[in-house]
Amino acid sequence: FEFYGQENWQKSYRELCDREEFETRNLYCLNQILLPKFINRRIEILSWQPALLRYHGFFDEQKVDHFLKIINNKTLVSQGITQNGKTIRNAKREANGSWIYWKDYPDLITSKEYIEKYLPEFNFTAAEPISSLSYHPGGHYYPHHDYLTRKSGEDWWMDNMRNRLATLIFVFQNAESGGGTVFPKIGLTVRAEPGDAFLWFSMRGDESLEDLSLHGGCPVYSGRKIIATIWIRAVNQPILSKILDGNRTISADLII
Ligand SMILES: O=C(O)CCC(=O)C(=O)O
Ligand SMILES: [Fe+2]
Repeated sequence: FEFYGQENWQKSYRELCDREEFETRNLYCLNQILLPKFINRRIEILSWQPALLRYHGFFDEQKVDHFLKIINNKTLVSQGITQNGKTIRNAKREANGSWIYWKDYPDLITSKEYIEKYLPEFNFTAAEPISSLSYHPGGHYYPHHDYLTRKSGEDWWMDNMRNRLATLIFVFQNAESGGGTVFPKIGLTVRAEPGDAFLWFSMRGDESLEDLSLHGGCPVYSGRKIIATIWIRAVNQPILSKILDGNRTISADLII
């Protein structure tokens, strides 16, 4: 299988993507009922430290179909790099995507409220809009950190909401072959089912970069992968104030 940008992918990363034994760890699973709404959380802890959690059946079929309908009706644009106002093809990222703004989709309000109730550990007023992504065969996203290097004064988000604390990904459709999310420094690939979500942290307790959060979208070989990402910013997050020894990798016990 050949794809544009494949020369960037080292063999060890491709192996993590392609070999089934790296897919899951089943470290620890728990089932929680969150009151008062009786939300049933089926959590699989894929990595304890740094925390990497998969939520089985986060969205039901109806909500997944709703998101798929919205994404399929949107004009998705190539996620290249913009230079001098022109988007050029990026050998490290071959995907199409679009922002979904909650205000444009009043019907999504129940899903928005559901996310907030499902993950009460986070303050979602500090979350970016939804970023929807679609990968066709040959699509991929070379491993990177979601933590940004922009300086304050350069953008509104950095100045007001600080850097990205955590990434929450919803899976709406799986590729037939390929297309997991690889974490080379943790040594595993997440291949969650439609309706599942997974989450990890891009920063340590002192808001510095969590280097172990390196991750990428594995190349899609056949079929189409459709996911959505929500980046949660650091401002007013109760989790960060719970961490006493700041310069530490965030561990899963803070969010279960
Ligand atoms: O496609 C993936 O699995 C990962 C997407 C990603 O890393 C991102 O949206 O930042
Ligand atoms: Fe990412």
